[in-house]
Formats: sequence, structure tokens, C-alpha cells
Amino acid sequence: MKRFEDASWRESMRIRFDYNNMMSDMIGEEYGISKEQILALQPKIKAAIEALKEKRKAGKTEWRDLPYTQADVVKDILATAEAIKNRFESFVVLGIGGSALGPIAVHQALNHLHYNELPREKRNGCPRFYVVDNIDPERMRALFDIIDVKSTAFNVITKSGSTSETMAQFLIVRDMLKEAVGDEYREHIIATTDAEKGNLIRIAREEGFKTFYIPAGVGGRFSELSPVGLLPAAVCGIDIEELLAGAAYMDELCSKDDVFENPAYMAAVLQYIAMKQGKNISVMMPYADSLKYMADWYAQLWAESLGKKFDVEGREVYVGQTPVKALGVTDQHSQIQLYTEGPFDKVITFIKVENFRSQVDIPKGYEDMPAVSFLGGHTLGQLLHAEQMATEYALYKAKRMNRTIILPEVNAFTVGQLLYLLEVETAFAGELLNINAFDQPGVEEGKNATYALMGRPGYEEKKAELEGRPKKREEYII
Ligand SMILES: O=P(O)(O)OC[C@H]1O[C@](O)(CO)[C@@H](O)[C@@H]1O
Repeated sequence: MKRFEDASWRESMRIRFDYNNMMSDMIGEEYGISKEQILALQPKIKAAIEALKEKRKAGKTEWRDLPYTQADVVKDILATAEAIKNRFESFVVLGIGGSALGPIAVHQALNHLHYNELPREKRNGCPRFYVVDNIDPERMRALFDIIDVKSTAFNVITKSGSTSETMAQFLIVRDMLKEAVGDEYREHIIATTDAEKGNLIRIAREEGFKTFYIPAGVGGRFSELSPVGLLPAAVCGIDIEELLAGAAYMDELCSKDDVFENPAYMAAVLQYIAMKQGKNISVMMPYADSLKYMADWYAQLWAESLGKKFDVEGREVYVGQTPVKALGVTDQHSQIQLYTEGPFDKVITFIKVENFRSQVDIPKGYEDMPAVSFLGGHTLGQLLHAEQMATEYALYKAKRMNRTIILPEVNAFTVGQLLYLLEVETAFAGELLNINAFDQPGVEEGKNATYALMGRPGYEEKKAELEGRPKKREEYII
């Protein structure tokens, strides 16, 4: 029996959402949100709940059902991961955006913070793990300096099957592999992509790569709980069944229609009201190095989903909230000054971990110097908690909206909950804002311009358009 099958263990691992410091009875009428404001939104909330239910029923939000629909996929992933473990020294993800940020965040959360530096037996026999989420040539070359392609498996991940960055990475790797291992290169490449659309699936089928599919109703940034995230996680020894069980548990917690009992809905409603009050920035500040890259993953989720323009009776309206990544306590010493005394334009979301997996005692010393010796006898975890509480207090005192997501500890179950919570919050915020949270039209212009500049057939007109833009003036370059 797995531990997540035990109801009392699950309950003990429940993530909680503390929104005290968003509320006017805590930070003051002028600065916070009142219960009455939330109640006044009930018709809108009800409509948003119905809209999300409809979408789920119509299969448009398949990401919501990933915890339940992948029994066979999980089996396949576990078998594939085992084969990779037995054969390869390194495992490299090629991808960008939603095809990279989730695998990075989950790996950082659930594996040793210096995973790649550990000897293999301390990695439970798992391969070293890299994610190439950029196309910087120096970074690519640096990777090839430390891996041996002959003993490396590459997981090409692209939902659209056509992203230039990922396909360029793929072409480079395929060429190197062919050179190094000849026809066997096929056995080194696993493609994770849409089952029908895009170029990668065609290539994968023609060349006989092992493939995993991203369901149609799962967009890139909502895909971490699909094979996009599950295969890399399983290869690195993460319990993906527990991850999915955590997501299913959060789905249950987010199934209530009463916003006061539904953490994802409440989180979205508060952000919605905050946005209406000019809080255009959403800072995510985990107080745990293991969750540092959750803020990166969340940044894409929140920005691409909610940053939209639309038309209201011929007038353009712009919505969204700029996500900012921060890390406690590190950024207390770089950003907190701005958050406590700068403009009232932010909501700060702390992520607090109650129990750390490691404890480090601070030894006693310099008893004759009380300003130093007070630290001795505590643990680093206690210091971290005190600093989180102190920062929360400082923000509260400065009447700045802040909220805290509390994880009893960081494990696959709580990380599954966290991912799912933030996904539902984002989707619900999209409904409240009346926008499509699942597209990203604003990314297309840049993508098309890249195609044109790189000479992709069919983009000749775009190229002419680009060439027709005003020439840059030397006088403005100094
Ligand atoms: O998985 P794909 O299709 O390669 O897309 C990568 C990323 O590019 C975007 O389409 C645009 O940035 C993201 O939404 C997506 O996660």
C-alpha cells in the first residue's frame, strides 16, 4: 500500500491557503478586501464555476482529468524510465516554456538540490538530468562538454511539434547522435508531443522514436502532469503516482462551489479583486530553495494565461498581472524594500514549508556577544520560518496584500497539489476576467517574425513587412 492511499496521511499532507492578509479586517478597509466584496461577486463567481464545469464536460480542459486518465500511460512511463535508467548515464530534456519549466520545477522540488553532483548510487541509480530550455549556443556547447551523447537519452518535448527553439535543439542532437552511434540514434530519442498535429509526430513515426502524447486539451503550460512532466520525473526517481494522487486530492478540495471552501476559487477571486484595485503585479516568493523554480513555472502559467487584450464595444481592454519571481529569504535582501515601501501595486504570495526534509542546527558560540549568540541553539529551519513570518508581518504592517500557501512538507503528494491548485486558480481567474486563459495569441507575432528572419518558406510576406519597418536611427544608439 502506498502512503497516499491512507486517508489520514493525505489529510496530514493537505496544502492550506491562508489569505488573512488580503482581507480588510486584517490590513485595513482602504487596503484590503472585505467579505462583502466577495459576496457581491457571487453571480460572477457562479457563472465562472458553471463555465469551467462546462469546459471540463466538453473535454476542453483535459489537464483537469490527468490525475485520472493516465493509468496505462503511467505504466508505459515507468517501464520506459526503468529502461532509460538501465542504459543511460544522462537524460536531457529538449524543450522550452511549458515543455521545460514544469520538469525543472518538479525536479528541483523533489530531488536532491545538487542531484547531478551526487554519485550515481546516491541518485538511486538514476541518470544525471539536464533541461535545455534555451538556444544559447554557449549553453548548448557547455552541455556537450559534460555529457557523452553515446550514453545520453534525449526527450524532445513540444506540444505544437513545431517550436523553432526545440526543433533546432533536436536537429543538433540528432546529428550528433548519428555521428556518434549511427543508426542506433533512434533509441536515444523519445518524443513527447501531440498525437496528430505538428512536425515532430511525423518525424517520430517516420524514424521510429518512442513517443508519448500530450492530449489535445492540455496546453503547454498546463501539461506538467502529462507525460511532459511525468517521464522526466520518473527517470529521476520521483514517485509519479504520488504526484498524480496529490493532484487528484487537490481536485477534490477544489470541487466545492462555495468559494469560501474552495482554495483555488478563493485565490482567484482575491487576485481578481486585487487586479481591479490596481494590483498589477503578482509576486511568488517560496521560502524554500526546493520550490524556487515553482515561481518560474507559475510565471509562465499566470502571464501567458491572463495577459490578454480584448474588445469591449469597440474599445480595447487589457488585463493581466505581471508575475515576479522571488525567493525567501534571499530576496528579502534585494526586493522587500520595494514591496514594503514601494507602490501599492502588488500581491505577494508566500509559499511556506512547515517541515523541512533536513535539519541543520546552529551551534552555540560567542556567548559573550549576545547579538551573535542568540542564534545558537536554534535550527536553520527555525530561522527561515522566523524570517518568513517577520516578512509577512512587515508587509501586513505596511498594509500590503499578501497570502501564504502552506505545505506541510515538500513531497510528490504536496507538489502535485500545488501544481493543480495553481492551475485551477489560473483557469478560474481567466473565467472571472472573461478571457480565454488557454491561448497565447500575443506570442505569435514574435514567432512568425522569427520564421521570416530565418527563411521559413511561407513567411516571405512577413519578411517583406519586417524589412519595411523604420530603420533604426544611429542618433538613438549611443
Ligand atoms: O510545447 P511547445 O509547443 O513547443 O511550446 C513551447 C511554449 O511556447 C509557447 O507556445 C509560447 O511561448 C508556450 O505556450 C509553450 O509552452
